[in-house]
Amino acid sequence: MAKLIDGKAIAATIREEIRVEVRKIEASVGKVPGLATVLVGNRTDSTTYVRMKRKACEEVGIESFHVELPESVSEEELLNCVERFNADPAVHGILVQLPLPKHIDEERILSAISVEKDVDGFHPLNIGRLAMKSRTPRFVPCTPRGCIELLVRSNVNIEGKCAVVLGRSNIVGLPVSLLLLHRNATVIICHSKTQELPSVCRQGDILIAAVGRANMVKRDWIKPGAVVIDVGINSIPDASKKSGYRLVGDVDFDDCKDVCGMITPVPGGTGPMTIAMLLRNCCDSAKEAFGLS
Ligand SMILES: Nc1nc(=O)c2c([nH]1)NC[C@@H]1CN(c3ccc(C(=O)N[C@@H](CCC(=O)O)C(=O)O)cc3)C=[N+]21
Repeated sequence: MAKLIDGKAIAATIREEIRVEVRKIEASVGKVPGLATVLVGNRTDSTTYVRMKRKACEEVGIESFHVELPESVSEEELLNCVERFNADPAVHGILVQLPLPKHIDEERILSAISVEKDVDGFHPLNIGRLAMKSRTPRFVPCTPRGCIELLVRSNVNIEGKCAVVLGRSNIVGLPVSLLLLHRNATVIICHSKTQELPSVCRQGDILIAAVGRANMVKRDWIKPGAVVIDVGINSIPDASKKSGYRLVGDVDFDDCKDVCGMITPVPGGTGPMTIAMLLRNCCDSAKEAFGLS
């Protein structure tokens, strides 16, 4: 059986580090970091995630500001909401929960968030800075940063290793590939048009699965001893559960668990790390605003 990478425990450690830091910030400037969350519509998954983020803020002493807008909200109204938070000195991070309704131009909204408050790291300028390995980086997207943090805190050597990233999304696959590259991995990015997917994935000393397809990765896709980071959060029907569903990753955990060297579980792997990194980014943003960094 592979060693489990306990994302929940690692995230708890990081949250405790941040809690201590927030207290120090408050002691020195008399103010605390603030995070604004914007939820559009009433998707159950988005509602749950935003609730979890706000609760995590509360636990570490970050003040949270929350706005809920109806599914029918216009792009202009949503932009107004972002502008208000851009101008609010008590807000150091702005998170507009994705996905947004079809009639709204996501890139336009993400571009409107002040670069200094873009704690998701989704602003085109922040992505550009990340891509060019800028000497003045701002925010690194939370899930990719969490993946790297899991590897580092599990003493996984990245330099010189072959890292295979399954998926090329703007929020995970692409940025995590860049971060691995910056740490001198040899990076292979796979996607829906990749041929011979199983054998390409099997090249990876590190495999990051971020496609959003339940249990897609099977044991013959994995190099024996590889470190597997499962970013997928897929809910599948399960009649034995009270809720009627359960969460599984992109990796078929039971099929793969004894071929890999290390693996993250779902839930309890990358999900909690995403939230911990959001708090990290928000705290860093506040320190910058308070002149403490
Ligand atoms: N602007 C924006 N920023 C995001 O960071 C963002 C987003 N939009 N849209 C959706 C995705 C998804 N996401 C997750 C965060 C935490 C868990 C998490 O903590 N999951 C728990 C399980 C939670 C449960 O039980 O439902 C776990 O994996 O252990 C999952 C998914 C953030 N996202």
